[in-house]
Amino acid sequence: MWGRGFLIPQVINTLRLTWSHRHFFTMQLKTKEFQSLFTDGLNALAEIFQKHRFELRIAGGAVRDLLSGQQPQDVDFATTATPEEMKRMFQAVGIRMINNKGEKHGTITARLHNENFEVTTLRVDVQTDGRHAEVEFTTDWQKDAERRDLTINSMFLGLDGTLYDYFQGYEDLQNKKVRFVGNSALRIQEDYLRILRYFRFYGRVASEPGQHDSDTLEAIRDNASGLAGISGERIWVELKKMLVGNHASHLLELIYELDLTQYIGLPADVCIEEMKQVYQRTQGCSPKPMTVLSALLRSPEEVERLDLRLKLSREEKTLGIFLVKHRRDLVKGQDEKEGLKPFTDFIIDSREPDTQSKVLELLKYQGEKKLLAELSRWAIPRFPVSGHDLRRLGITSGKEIGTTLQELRDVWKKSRYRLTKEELLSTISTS
Ligand SMILES: Nc1ccn([C@@H]2O[C@H](COP(=O)(O)OP(=O)(O)OP(=O)(O)O)[C@@H](O)[C@H]2O)c(=O)n1
Ligand SMILES: [Mg+2]
Repeated sequence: MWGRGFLIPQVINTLRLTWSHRHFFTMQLKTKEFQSLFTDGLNALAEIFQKHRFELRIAGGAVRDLLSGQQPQDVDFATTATPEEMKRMFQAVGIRMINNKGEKHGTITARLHNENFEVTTLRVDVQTDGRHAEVEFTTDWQKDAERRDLTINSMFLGLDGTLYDYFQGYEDLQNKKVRFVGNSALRIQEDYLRILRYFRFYGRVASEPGQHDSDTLEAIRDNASGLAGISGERIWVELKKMLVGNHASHLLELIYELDLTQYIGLPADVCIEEMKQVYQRTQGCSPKPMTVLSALLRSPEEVERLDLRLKLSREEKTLGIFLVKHRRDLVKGQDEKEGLKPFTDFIIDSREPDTQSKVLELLKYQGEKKLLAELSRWAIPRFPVSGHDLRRLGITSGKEIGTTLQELRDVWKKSRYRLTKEELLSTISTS
């Protein structure tokens, strides 16, 4: 297959005037994001590579983002220079290199004008065990593109704006198609995490659910068990991004249909309907990944089991347990005006600082958008009486202070947190 070099930004705008209006328009947008990458740091980096006659291009995800009119989060560079050659070049002009962990895989991180640049030597994966790869360096751009996961992630962008696209990645991006480079099964076997990357990028790129190539789904199903060897941390990172992306409910359903769940710690025989409803209700509320996922979990034990496989953070785990425990019993008040009261009472009673954020997730789960907005504006009132106040009134026994404080808290709660310190203390002297 021959590489196709597209000239983008300014060149296309001036030379290819036959392009459709839509095309023309999107190209202009890309120009802006592309141009904004040229900081002092990048200009200096480009000069060094040019001087030593090595090629330097933007690679992978950043090219995809730029072509979609988005500002890339991080920009990876690829080069024909080997790590040794890069080190020599950088050392010669006193450029600092940091964190040499990636060097074995060809990555050098150079610091120029207070910016870090990750530059990776073109490579082929000579041997993979489904997780890690042994690499060999090359100067062949197409070979490097070939070892990448998806066509939309396999492109390079020259610093003059030339697009190098060996596998119709740009066409796929425009048609919103997510496809593996070459043979799907082989790409998956090189790194089984790519199964979940496929889902994540489907959510990012596709406009409709359910537009998968049947051979892609077949390759995923056939290779599902390979996910068993992938660390929980890596799986959870991908899964989280998928859960808060587009089509998450469709993709979760697909994960069940393709029998992946046993390898990634999700319970079998779940209520897909509950998950679909929760997904619908949480649209537009920015739910946390765990909020969507907990719709598939029936009990705190299932959260614990998920944690064993995926290594959730403490916060994610406690949120999961909280939602599973309270999604049915902590519900809005009967009286229209008192709708929020059960939630605010719960937050004040719990006396833990992060309860409010958990209850906000619960309201998202329940689809209570109005109450969600109200609770987001609500600030926890501070209980105005302290043990010190009671001691000043002559109460000396610790036990009595404890019970009195609790009684006063109840009075305060009944007053809807309105009574002041003086008003509360006056209830003791008269009782
Ligand atoms: N399992 C993987 C991970 C990464 N890549 C390649 O390495 C690039 C960079 O990887 P990464 O930064 O993990 O993903 P991005 O595609 O950049 O996506 P994001 O925007 O989330 O960083 C990808 O575009 C892809 O070409 C791959 O082929 N297989
Ligand atoms: Mg990236």
